[in-house]
Amino acid sequence: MARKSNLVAIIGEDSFQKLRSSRCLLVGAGGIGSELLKDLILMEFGEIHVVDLDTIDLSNLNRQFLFRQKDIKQPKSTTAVKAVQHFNNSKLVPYQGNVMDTFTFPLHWFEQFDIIFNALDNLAARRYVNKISQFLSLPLLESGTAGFDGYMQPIIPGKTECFECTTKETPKAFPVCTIRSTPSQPIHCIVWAKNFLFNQLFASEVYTDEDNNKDWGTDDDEEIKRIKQETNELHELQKIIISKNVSRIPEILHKLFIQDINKLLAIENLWKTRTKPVPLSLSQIKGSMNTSKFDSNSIGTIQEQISHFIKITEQLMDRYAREENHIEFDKDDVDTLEFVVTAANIRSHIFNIPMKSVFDIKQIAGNIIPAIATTNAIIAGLSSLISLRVLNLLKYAPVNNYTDLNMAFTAKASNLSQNRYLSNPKLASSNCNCPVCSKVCRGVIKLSFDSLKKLKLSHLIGLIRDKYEYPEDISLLDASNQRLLADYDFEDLNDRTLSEVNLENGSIILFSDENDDTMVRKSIELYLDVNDRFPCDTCKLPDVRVPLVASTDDLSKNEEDEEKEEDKAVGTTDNNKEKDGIVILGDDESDIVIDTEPSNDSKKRPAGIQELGEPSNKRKKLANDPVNFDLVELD
Ligand SMILES: Nc1ncnc2c1ncn2[C@@H]1O[C@H](COP(=O)(O)OP(=O)(O)OP(=O)(O)O)[C@@H](O)[C@H]1O
Ligand SMILES: [Zn+2]
Repeated sequence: MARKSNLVAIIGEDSFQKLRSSRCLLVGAGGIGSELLKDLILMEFGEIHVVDLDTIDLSNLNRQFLFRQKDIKQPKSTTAVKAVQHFNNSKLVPYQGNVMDTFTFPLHWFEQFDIIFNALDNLAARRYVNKISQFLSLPLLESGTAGFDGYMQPIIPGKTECFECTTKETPKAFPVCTIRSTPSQPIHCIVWAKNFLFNQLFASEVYTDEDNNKDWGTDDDEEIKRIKQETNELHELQKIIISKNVSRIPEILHKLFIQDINKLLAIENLWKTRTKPVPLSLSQIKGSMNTSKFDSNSIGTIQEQISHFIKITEQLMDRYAREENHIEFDKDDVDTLEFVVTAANIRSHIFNIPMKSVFDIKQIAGNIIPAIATTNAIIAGLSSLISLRVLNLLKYAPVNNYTDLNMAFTAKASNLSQNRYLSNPKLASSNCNCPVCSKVCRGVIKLSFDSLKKLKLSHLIGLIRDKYEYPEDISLLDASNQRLLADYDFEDLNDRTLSEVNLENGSIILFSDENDDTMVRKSIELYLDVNDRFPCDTCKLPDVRVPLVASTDDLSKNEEDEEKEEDKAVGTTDNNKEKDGIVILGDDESDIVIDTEPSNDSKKRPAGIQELGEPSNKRKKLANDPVNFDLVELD
């Protein structure tokens, strides 16, 4: 039986035609994305748009079956599309780019889609697409895998929980003092070598003497003295790298592995219950200069580690100048990996910790969990199948209530039913404390570039106040950057234009009622969608109903919520730690997060009012519907 007749038999001719006229967005063309692309083509979606920012790497080939050896270094999106061109009956549109780039992918670009499939590998991009899906009321199929674990979650804005409704797993955390002063496991030395040493030598800004006059972030003289000393020492090490004078590399070894260790030994309290570290000796450093053997398959001796550290530093010194004084750690970049391996192993040796092989350190430093093709295939299959129900195309199983739909977990990820590989719990409704989908109502302001340049902040505030019937006392926050733009006693910026206060396409502003009485309105979060297709002087505010809080009960709940929010902001709960990468716990409450991706930490903004937002189900297709704009003419 042909593909089409199979599908028609299952979903019926009407639904099949709807599928043929549907347009979907696939974000990510990696492990899950390659599988999904094949599935969506076999389902005959009318149009499939594929976004991926990356190029193909050798390590992708074992599971990303659309790619071949000859495709290495080619963009994933275009290569994936080329690979399926011959058996495809859908219109395929590839884009190489970052889905979070508002210039390439402005909000109105997303409006053309009926559904989004996420096949991403990082929290920042997942959070971003989740937010877009909420702003546009676009269904999102979120998915991810790690080894045998995997999940698939349909997200229907306003109906079911969103990606941010549940706390994400906290990455591994280490106290700063363990990493800096008292390592006891190989991972502590690897984190030190990768996140402190490598970054400070090769990936941080070059320090200049002007830094002596800078604001050190504290008034405590002792603290400033200590930071200055560390900065100066780093300055000296960086100077050696910049000098390209390879004969000075032993000075780096001397500072890191003799001088600094002796300083630690001088703090006697540290060693009352711990084995003392043993610094390298000068003869160990000198004696290693002529040892050339280094076998990446075995651990070898400390002399071999030291000698290889010298050789690799030499190579990185040479690259540093050629690569504009900036080299990022990358597990697949042999020089950067071997620098981290040797530095970590020398430190391990000093602290009496077993050294590790290149292979082992690559796994740890690269946060590698082997990717399993079968898990990707299962999750992609489930994701594409459930899309039929999300789009309500199965007549024999109509969806009356979206919380009746299922998500899916595999293997360990489930924990729900011990003996099953797959678990399918029903979707939950939105978490009323979720800062993304519940605490505020949401809309999109459509603006021309002309208005962005001409419209004064006070004028915009007036428009918003009138449209949503806010009282006099309001506050306006640039939620993307956590900047206060206006409130009852801060009007300094009111005479500036929107572009003068650095609002731009993609900015998100939060408008709140400052009034503490019972008649408090819910806050409204507005996305600035700036588009040169709008006529000059256009500023269209969305038709969002901003509800009033019904009773004082709700208000007291809100106060509790706000307290919780504040707790989160100062780190008394785990929520503010959920980031990619490794979190290093500070000695006091101040956690240091390193190796993180930029995150849109929307959780720190002021709490809105507790009440479910109004989903705007009337999504307008911009290109087809230009006459529908409610234009506000400016002076
Ligand atoms: N912001 C983003 N915009 C567009 N594509 C993204 C973005 N962030 C991640 N991706 C893409 O999502 C895909 C995720 O796929 P996958 O999890 O298989 O990762 P990978 O990079 O292919 O493999 P691995 O990380 O295991 O080496 C990648 O192809 C990556 O380029
Ligand atoms: Zn949510």
